[in-house]
Amino acid sequence: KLGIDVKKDQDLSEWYKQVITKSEMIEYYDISGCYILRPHAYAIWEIIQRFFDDIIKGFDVQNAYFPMFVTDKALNKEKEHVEGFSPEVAWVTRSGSTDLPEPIAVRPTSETIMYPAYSKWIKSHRDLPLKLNQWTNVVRWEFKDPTPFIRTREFLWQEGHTAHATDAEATEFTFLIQDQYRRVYEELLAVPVIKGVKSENEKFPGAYFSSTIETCIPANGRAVQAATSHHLGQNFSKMFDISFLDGEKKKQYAYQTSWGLTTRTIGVMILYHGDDKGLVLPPLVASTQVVIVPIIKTGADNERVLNKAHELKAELKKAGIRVQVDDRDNYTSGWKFNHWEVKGIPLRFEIGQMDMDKNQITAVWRVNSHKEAIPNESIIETTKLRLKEIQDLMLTNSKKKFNDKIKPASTWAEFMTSLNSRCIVYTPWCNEISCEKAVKERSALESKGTENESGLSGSAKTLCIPNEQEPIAEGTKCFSCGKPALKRVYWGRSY
Ligand SMILES: O=C1CCCN[C@@H]1CCCn1cnc2ccccc2c1=O
Repeated sequence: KLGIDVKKDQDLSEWYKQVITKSEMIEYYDISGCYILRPHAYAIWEIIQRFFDDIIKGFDVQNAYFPMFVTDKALNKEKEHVEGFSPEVAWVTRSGSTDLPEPIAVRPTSETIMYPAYSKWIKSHRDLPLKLNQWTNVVRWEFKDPTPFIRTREFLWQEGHTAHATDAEATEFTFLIQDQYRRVYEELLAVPVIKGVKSENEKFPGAYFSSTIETCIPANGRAVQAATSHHLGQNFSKMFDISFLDGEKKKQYAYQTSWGLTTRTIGVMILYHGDDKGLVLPPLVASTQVVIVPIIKTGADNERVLNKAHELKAELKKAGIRVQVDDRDNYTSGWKFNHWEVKGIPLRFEIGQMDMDKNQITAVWRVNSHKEAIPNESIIETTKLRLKEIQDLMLTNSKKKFNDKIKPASTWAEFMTSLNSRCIVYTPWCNEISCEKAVKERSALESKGTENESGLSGSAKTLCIPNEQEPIAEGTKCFSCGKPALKRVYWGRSY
């Protein structure tokens, strides 16, 4: 059956599985946690890549390519950082029937692959800043339930790694990238995010601080880290001797950043916008923005309708709009309408006899089924306008959904009530690691209403300390431990 036969608000994981397969985005694969990205999905990744790659090239970042394999010795050079992750590292132990003398790891991230070369290349302050990026796949053999796009054992990403002469320059670049990640989500994917920094407990151990963008899936209130941009301080430069002689010939260690955005972007977009009929694609990331369906009637003058359809396609294509005509004669119009709705195409243009006579097309918006006639003579500028209106409407709708899932809390009771109503919670907080650990444990114990989430945990953790901090009135207490509140922070149950 072509349509989605489960409601999004009844069984989200079944709905998601049907949407990603029936829209021809994902094909399943016989290795758990690995999925085939079909053209309908890969086209979205390519649009995201082009958008972000253009941006970072504007900041003089250059793309390169480093090996995907790393020795055990090299990988464990950053021992204290990797130890938490080592169960996820995949190893090559033999080729053919011959064991390798030493096991070789498949890259889970590339700091330990890139930074020995950085050390060779950076000698003088004139070699700085060094700004490299690579578009690759990475492998992390996670054991939690896999979810296509959201949590997979292999995923595609970009990882940027820069080295700077000063702390200030690295800090500025860290937040510059964080804001470009916000743009990918808000401008391209019509998904709102919160910019912030990770708590000491949640940050990447190798980082001096980790900036992040966070959102939540309105359909189940689960928080999701959307991208991350770390200021590494001199942690890695001291470990890998990435040093340079400054203007006074004094040895200095570089200040570094590293930042990543993955194919999780696609999963977040699907979960935000999809509805009971299937995918709903934001026009800017839609591989096809307009599908023209000529209404063929047996015995009618179909030739005229088909010619008009192809004529309009050529005009729209020339205007830079991604358009196709579905003139297949082995499917009914009704079947085609359903098919392109499941695939989430933003605009459907129907052309029938009546439309021909009135020199118009009938447009249907995927996001809200709005229907309207568009005169052929204004088809180009009207289509561009409609695509922009749909993009803006989708972000507006998403912001409302997101804001409805954010609840303030100043006491433990309020916190748990909101958490158990599947929201993320905004609280005054003491900013202490021990307090966060206590909240994690206590919230897991008291979690209810989330047990039916497939493989998702009940414990709450901090998502981020938002960059924009409202003043905290004198005497305000941490919602959990009662100590003086120093920061406001978002909590949630995450993927
Ligand atoms: O986030 C990013 C952005 C892109 C570049 N890398 C940083 C930090 C990655 C942290 N991380 C994450 N999973 C891992 C898994 C296995 C081994 C090491 C790691 C590891 O270091």
